[in-house]
Amino acid sequence: MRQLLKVYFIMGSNNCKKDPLKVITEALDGGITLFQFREKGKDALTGAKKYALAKEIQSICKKYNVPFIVNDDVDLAIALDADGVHIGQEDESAERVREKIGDKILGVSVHNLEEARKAIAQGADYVGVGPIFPTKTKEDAKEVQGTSLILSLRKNGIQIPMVGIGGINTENAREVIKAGADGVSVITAISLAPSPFESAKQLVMTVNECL
Ligand SMILES: Nc1nc(C(F)(F)F)ncc1COP(=O)(O)OP(=O)(O)O
Ligand SMILES: [Mg+2]
Repeated sequence: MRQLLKVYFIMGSNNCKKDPLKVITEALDGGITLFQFREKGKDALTGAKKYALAKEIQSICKKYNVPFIVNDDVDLAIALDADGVHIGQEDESAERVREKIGDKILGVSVHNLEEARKAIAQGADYVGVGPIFPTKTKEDAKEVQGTSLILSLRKNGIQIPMVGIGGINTENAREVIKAGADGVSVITAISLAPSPFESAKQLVMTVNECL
């Protein structure tokens, strides 16, 4: 799991200006290690269109042997036989989701030590910690906390695979890893980059230099 979290690209059709299939193919060519389908927010697709896009992206990820994770939508993940699900504190409980998905990958967003301990107790395979830096992508993001939470979770003996999220790019990725995260997750650093391929490649090199 730690290896998979190194460069975790998250995207939905409304996070990119170019064709989403082109963006994900470039990101995969650049070496991303994990992908999350997060079709959410303004202009996000729904229903059959959302399912069709997810299925297309899933088949591209399969070609690169990169696991395909679905954000929030557990039923979609099961319908697609996705590799896993990511849920937040406002979504279905990790316990319930674990029952539904069996041994697929289960990721949980956490914002403090108590949420981290609960996620572990309920069978999470990894936790997402953030927002580390300011982000415009998630309108309802919680307050920015820098790398302090990663540091304090590790100091409190939280060993579970951990990925930082929120405003991360090639410039600030190093400090996220140095704080103790196993990887970085990004949306616009790749999805809105002039070259998603180059951005992904740079991020992979940067993270690998620190690990
Ligand atoms: N989607 C996410 N992925 C990660 C990951 F660990 F995968 F990097 N961490 C955190 C989030 C945020 O999850 P959540 O709090 O439910 O909000 P939203 O559903 O709007 O994304
Ligand atoms: Mg969510």
